[in-house]
Amino acid sequence: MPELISEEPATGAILWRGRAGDVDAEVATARAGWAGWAARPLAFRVETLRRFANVVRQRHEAFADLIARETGKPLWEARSEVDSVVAKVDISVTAYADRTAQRRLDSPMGSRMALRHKPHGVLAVLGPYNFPAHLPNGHIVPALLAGNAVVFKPSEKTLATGAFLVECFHAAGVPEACVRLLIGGPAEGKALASHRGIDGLLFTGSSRTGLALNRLFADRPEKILALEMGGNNPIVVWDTPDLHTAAVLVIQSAFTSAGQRCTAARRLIVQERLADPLIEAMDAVMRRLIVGEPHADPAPFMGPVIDNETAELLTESFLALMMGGGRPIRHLERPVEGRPFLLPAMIDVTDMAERPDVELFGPILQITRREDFDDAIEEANATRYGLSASLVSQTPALYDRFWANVRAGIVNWNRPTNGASSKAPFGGVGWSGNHRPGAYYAADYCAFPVVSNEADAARASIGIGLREA
Ligand SMILES: NC(=O)C1=CN([C@@H]2O[C@H](COP(=O)(O)OP(=O)(O)OC[C@H]3O[C@@H](n4cnc5c(N)ncnc54)[C@H](O)[C@@H]3O)[C@@H](O)[C@H]2O)C=CC1
Ligand SMILES: O=C(O)CCC(=O)N[C@@H](CCC(=O)O)C(=O)O
Repeated sequence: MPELISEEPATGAILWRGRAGDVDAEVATARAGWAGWAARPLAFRVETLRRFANVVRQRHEAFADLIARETGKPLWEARSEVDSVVAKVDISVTAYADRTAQRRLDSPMGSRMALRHKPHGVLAVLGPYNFPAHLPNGHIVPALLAGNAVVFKPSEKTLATGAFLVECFHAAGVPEACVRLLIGGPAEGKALASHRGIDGLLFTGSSRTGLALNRLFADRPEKILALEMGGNNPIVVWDTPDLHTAAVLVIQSAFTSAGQRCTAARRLIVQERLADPLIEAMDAVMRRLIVGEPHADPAPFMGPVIDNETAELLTESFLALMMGGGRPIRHLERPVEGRPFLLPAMIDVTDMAERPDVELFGPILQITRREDFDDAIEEANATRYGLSASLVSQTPALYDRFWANVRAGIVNWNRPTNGASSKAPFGGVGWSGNHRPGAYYAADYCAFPVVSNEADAARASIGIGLREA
């Protein structure tokens, strides 16, 4: 088995090493553990998951420190990721009751009809590196709550965080057989996704991988597949009187987490008359943003991207935009030799004939100027993706038009594209998802509805169409 190594992006220090796991063995263990967990009353599973939240609370600082070191994100942001892991339990309990509660339905005299939900069985969870605890946890907690067992394969770039998360479930009393950690990379991910012993796959990651998984599941309609994928998200700035606030909203949208959020704004579409002053206001703030190590003092606004390879690919993508006619406003500089820190970059692509519709998962913002609001919406929709979209404007009627016409699963008004709430459904259209939104609606894909038609005694008669006896 090949060795896997997790490095700290900010320093290059080795954080974790281990061997790839055995897919067959993990699936078999989860299958053996599943029925016992599913048979437990819901109250028991709720109680156990509340204990999990308490374990994470107790280990909060160690967990945040690990996430910060393994992803490179600032410590303050890693702390808020751990807060989201804790909050997920109560939100999922509420969501489960709301979305999948047992219900009585109208039924003929003398009988009863009930709607109940059943778990699928063994669910595979594949996680991304940018939120290595919160996002897989957003599948795992609702899956366990509904009575499923889980085999979780974290991203190969954040294995230590994945292992820490699973250990918290076990420490809280979730049976070890019911949450399995599968160490591995894409090959193990593929083997898990193809495994006959799973009943479904809950995926968060890139659209490239998600599309491959969608093809893999094409002849397996009996298995549930939830895909949370990437975005090429627009933020439109129009008729706003406060350019400083607009600039901050755009910067938060584009550069929080070094642009490594699926909901990050990749494209700013700005009213022509506001473009120069807005860019100037952004530039003034961007010059002051601290890019640094996760634990640095003063705290950085953003850390490095995940690794050198990613930093190099982003640099190449920025150069390709320039070669294609983009006009750089702030270059994508690498301030620390040999480490993947990047300074946030902006490029005006208004005059580019062909703009590539790809997700550049890093701190690069592409700017387009538009005279007309309908053109701006058309530009916002000029993408195969459809995760998040924002409008910054003082005019309610413009937001009504934006909301009605923009193609995205999360639509925001005077709010950033990112920072979506776990209390709402979270998902996109097009290449961003397969209409199985997560967060509050994860309850829907973790259990399926079954109707129970019931009568205490068998009673039947044929009223029409019988010959005389
Ligand atoms: N819509 C959403 O909720 C979110 C989406 N993302 C997206 O995730 C991406 C960043 O995460 P990455 O880790 O780079 O994604 P990725 O797609 O490279 O990897 C995600 C997971 O899939 C596994 N994997 C990779 N190739 C596979 C294959 N062929 N078969 C099976 N498994 C495979 C990886 O090992 C990892 O565990 C971005 O595109 C981002 O937009 C990130 C967070 C949230
Ligand atoms: O999944 C949830 O509970 C809510 C969605 C969420 O946390 N979204 C975050 C991070 C997603 C990402 O970009 O990777 C956000 O919208 O910023």
